[in-house]
Amino acid sequence: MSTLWRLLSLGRPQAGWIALSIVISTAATLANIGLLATSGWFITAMGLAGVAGLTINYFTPAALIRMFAIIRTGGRYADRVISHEATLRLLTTIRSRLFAGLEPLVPADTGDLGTGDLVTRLTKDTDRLELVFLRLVSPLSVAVLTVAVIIAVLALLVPALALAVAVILIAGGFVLPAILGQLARPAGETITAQTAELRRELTETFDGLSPLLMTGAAAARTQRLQQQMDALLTAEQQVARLGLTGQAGVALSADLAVVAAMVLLIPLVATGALEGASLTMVVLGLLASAEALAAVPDALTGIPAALASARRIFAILDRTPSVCDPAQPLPLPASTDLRLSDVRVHYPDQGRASLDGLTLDIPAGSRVAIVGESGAGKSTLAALLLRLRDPDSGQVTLGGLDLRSLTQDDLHSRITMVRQSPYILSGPLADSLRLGAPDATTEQVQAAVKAAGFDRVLARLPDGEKTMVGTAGQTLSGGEVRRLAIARALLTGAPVLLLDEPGEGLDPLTEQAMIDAVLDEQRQRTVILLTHRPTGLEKMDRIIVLSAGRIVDSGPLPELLARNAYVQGLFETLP
Ligand SMILES: Nc1ncnc2c1ncn2[C@@H]1O[C@H](COP(=O)(O)OP(=O)(O)OP(=O)(O)O)[C@@H](O)[C@H]1O
Repeated sequence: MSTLWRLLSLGRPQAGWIALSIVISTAATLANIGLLATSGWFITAMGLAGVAGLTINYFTPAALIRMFAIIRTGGRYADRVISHEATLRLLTTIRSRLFAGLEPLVPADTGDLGTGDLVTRLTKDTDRLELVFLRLVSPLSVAVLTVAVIIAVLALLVPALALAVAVILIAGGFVLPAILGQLARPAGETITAQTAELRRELTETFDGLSPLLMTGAAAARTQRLQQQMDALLTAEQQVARLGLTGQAGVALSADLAVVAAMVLLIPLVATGALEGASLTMVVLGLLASAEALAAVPDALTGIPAALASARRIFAILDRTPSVCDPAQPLPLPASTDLRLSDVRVHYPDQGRASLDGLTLDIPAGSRVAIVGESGAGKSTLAALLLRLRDPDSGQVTLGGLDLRSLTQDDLHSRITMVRQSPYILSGPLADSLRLGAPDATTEQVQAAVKAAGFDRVLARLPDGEKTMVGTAGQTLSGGEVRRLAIARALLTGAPVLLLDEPGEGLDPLTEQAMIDAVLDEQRQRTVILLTHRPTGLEKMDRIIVLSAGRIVDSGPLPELLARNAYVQGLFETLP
């Protein structure tokens, strides 16, 4: 199916609104033409009658003028209201489809797309699709219907004129803009690609502003951004120039239609075969027809950029999620024993498997630390436990049930993770705290906050839970953000808690205090600690040593300290 067809079928649920907008807009445009034409006829006829000393019936044309004026004004108002309604409904449909398509893809299947790129698809690209309906479908339909009515009316009056006007208006109003639309294709596609690229670069630049400034790379980055903006501007100017050329063509075609009318009708007026007032009526009507065609050039020159945006959106919708809920999910098991059986994960383009035939039991309530050098496979293991991805082979089970037989929502009510860089919403701190448990009672919040040692932080903040924090929690220190994330995880009530490098970036004392707070409080919970630091290992039932995706050793800390060089090394690096 072509991109345009597919796009149009996306708007099918709103077809009724779009059709209504087209009918009303056509009526308003025709009323405007009728108003000018009738006024022209009326004034000329009155003048001629005055000169000849005759009286004419002016009630009918006056009533017609009033009717056309009312239809024109009312029609334009109704058209705005209805086209906005249609547009907003369309946007809702398109954005909901995009969100629905995107959600199951995150995070396993969107790793190749940066945040900036995804945001562009959700905003700028979606807005351009809206323009397809607002700027292409509607104006083109109105122009076609209006020109058809003009030609039909002229055919009743003077068939030869109808033919000449048809050729002129179709050439100037549709053929020329279509050619210009083809010429605008490369620039239109550049606009879409360049907008996405620019947004991606800008997002990356803002995210990495400090290192860019500190390494002196900011100037080069600014220059690159400037070049991208210049390229975007050049492409936009090209499209605008083609659009303006099309508008000049439309105006010229209306003028040429007037010339054709003069050439063909003046002889008829001279011979008395046509009233002089009818000539004025036709000329003014044809001049007004330019309004119906005015939006066509912009529509056709803007379409390549919109189609390029549509292709970017369909590229998301066409992705098959590698992790999805089963058609018939099983109810959650009572037990929260976790087991990985012979699991293997091999990322594309990686020389070796990241997890290579790994088997591990994590009984409910146990405390297990998974240690290993960078790249050993700890985060991949966590991703499997949370079912952010599925193993290429092998099985992960919760209470004996394969995770693939449970819904992801159910699974995440049992297992939750505190990440290395927790996500903090921009807004009141309470929003971030209650993210996973919006209905938590004050007592529950207080208990979780206390257990995570976040109560002291809250007490220090002037507005407590109402304190505004930034997207990356900029107004909180690294340790405070980590405590907030732990409190949030505890608040969900999930019986399995995964801590991913909870002490990363913290001083050893803060790290120890934070891990102690969680472990001392959470007697019932399973705690899985992923780390390459020694803090907290002494409180773990078992330490699993991972290397190159395999378990190379496991046991209680004292045993490993006696025999495992990697674990010994962890403690030797202590200050
Ligand atoms: N999304 C991915 N795509 C491709 N390769 C990946 C991906 N995620 C991880 N890897 C690779 O898999 C291996 C294991 O990575 P993983 O992040 O699981 O290790 P880790 O022990 O958590 O490391 P760290 O302590 O540095 O976070 C590494 O070689 C890494 O490059």
